[in-house]
Amino acid sequence: MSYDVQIQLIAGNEDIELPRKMSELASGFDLYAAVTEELVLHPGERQLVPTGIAIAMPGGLEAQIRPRSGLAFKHGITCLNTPGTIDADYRGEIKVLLINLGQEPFTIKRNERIAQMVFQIVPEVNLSRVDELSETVRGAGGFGHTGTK
Ligand SMILES: O=c1ccn([C@H]2C[C@H](O)[C@@H](COP(=O)(O)OP(=O)(O)OP(=O)(O)O)O2)c(=O)[nH]1
Ligand SMILES: [Mg+2]
Repeated sequence: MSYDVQIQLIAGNEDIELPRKMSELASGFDLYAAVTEELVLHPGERQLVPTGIAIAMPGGLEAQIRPRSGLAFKHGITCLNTPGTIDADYRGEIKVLLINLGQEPFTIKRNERIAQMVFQIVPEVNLSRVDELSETVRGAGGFGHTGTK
């Protein structure tokens, strides 16, 4: 199944790379930082990083903003709200909420790849309120209820 998604480069960001899959079967389109020149993220600091793009996707899809494992592993840079949710009706600039969980300041330069965007199908769900829920073996057990082995 394929879907058409429109991308707009926000004015002033004509030099920003469009989101790109870095291999043929990659799940994610990498997103590029649209910071003015560079941005320094100090240890423990979080910042909303602009991407310079806005998108329009068909209803029934969402986009998830996920961290890049290389940045997380090498520098402790991750998305604070992972996965970030881009609603199908959102037309604003996509932003990436990065946090530095490492021990060193991390510098993000313009047009560096900072995160990835994965599209997902969102099923239509109708919620209905009831007084009793159907029974299951698990019941209310959770949070480690089944043990560790
Ligand atoms: O990492 C993210 C997460 C969200 N958004 C944008 C798109 C999304 O559609 C909108 C709202 O996101 P969300 O629903 O997660 O935030 P909220 O705190 O519930 O805000 P709102 O009340 O605007 O829905 O913000 C981003 O650009 N990046
Ligand atoms: Mg919301």
